[in-house]
Amino acid sequence: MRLEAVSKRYGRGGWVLREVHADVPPGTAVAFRGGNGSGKSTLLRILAGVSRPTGGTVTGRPAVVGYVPDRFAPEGRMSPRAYLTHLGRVRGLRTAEAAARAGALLDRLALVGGADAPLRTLSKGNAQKVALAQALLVPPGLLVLDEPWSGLDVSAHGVLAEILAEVARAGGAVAFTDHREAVTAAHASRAYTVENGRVRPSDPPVPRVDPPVPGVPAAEVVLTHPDTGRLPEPVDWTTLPGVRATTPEDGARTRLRVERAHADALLRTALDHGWSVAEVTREPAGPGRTGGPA
Ligand SMILES: Nc1ncnc2c1ncn2[C@@H]1O[C@H](COP(=O)(O)OP(=O)(O)OP(=O)(O)O)[C@@H](O)[C@H]1O
Repeated sequence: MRLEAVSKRYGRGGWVLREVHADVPPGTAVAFRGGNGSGKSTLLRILAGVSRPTGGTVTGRPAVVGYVPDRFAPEGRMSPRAYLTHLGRVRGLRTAEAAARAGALLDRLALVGGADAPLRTLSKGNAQKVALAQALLVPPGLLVLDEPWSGLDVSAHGVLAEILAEVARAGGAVAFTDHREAVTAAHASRAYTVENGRVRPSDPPVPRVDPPVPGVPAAEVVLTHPDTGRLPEPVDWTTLPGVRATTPEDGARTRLRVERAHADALLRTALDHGWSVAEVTREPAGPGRTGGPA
């Protein structure tokens, strides 16, 4: 999917998006990051086809689009299960198929205690799970998610990451917003920065390398996604104590250099967030691998 010179203003207001060029190719997860009010939600609504651009062209939108809006506050007495079954029928599924799909998605997202309660009584996190489920009732060729992690509990974070990867693996395009660098780096293979209505490609994640500290022993740690196929949660390694260098090798593998005194804590954090430890190598105290003599 491609946006060319897309601009948007609401009524006679100022321009919210100006001359936006962006590609969201099949099989790819693309992140749009930017501050509050920068125009991210407007851009996603145009991608999803729920809002029309004032100028420019949008081409290549797949037939089936799943859209998770930034706010989803369902009303009414219908239960999530009945609501999703109904939406599944609207999208062309037979009743039994729609009910099975709705149940499977609600189980996977662990809508604890909420599947048969009235929609209007749902907590923010459970409403977000229903928003996700409705976008996935029919496998989408394009999945558009506006701040999808907001309100979700930690176990749902992992499930959401799995879902993004599955849609992309099946050849679907994924576009999402988030303002956290660690999240976009972990889940997107392409990223754009949205600022004052302008959109530019973001640089790939930059490896952080601090100079070695003479006399402080370090360890090199390689973390990977586990063999179970379950995706780990994103962690901003640079904020952990003692981490001196991070080098994302690809989406599934990260190399870190950490002071040895902080290595156990780093490994614990990695394991707690679902990462697998592939290698730990002790480095000699002193200059480390990249430096000269202290
Ligand atoms: N329906 C609308 N009518 C008028 N102005 C709007 C409308 N929707 C958004 N805007 C304006 O467009 C600008 C960009 O809003 P948008 O919601 O796209 O930003 P955002 O980057 O998603 O922000 P946030 O991170 O806070 O959700 C804001 O100034 C907002 O007030």
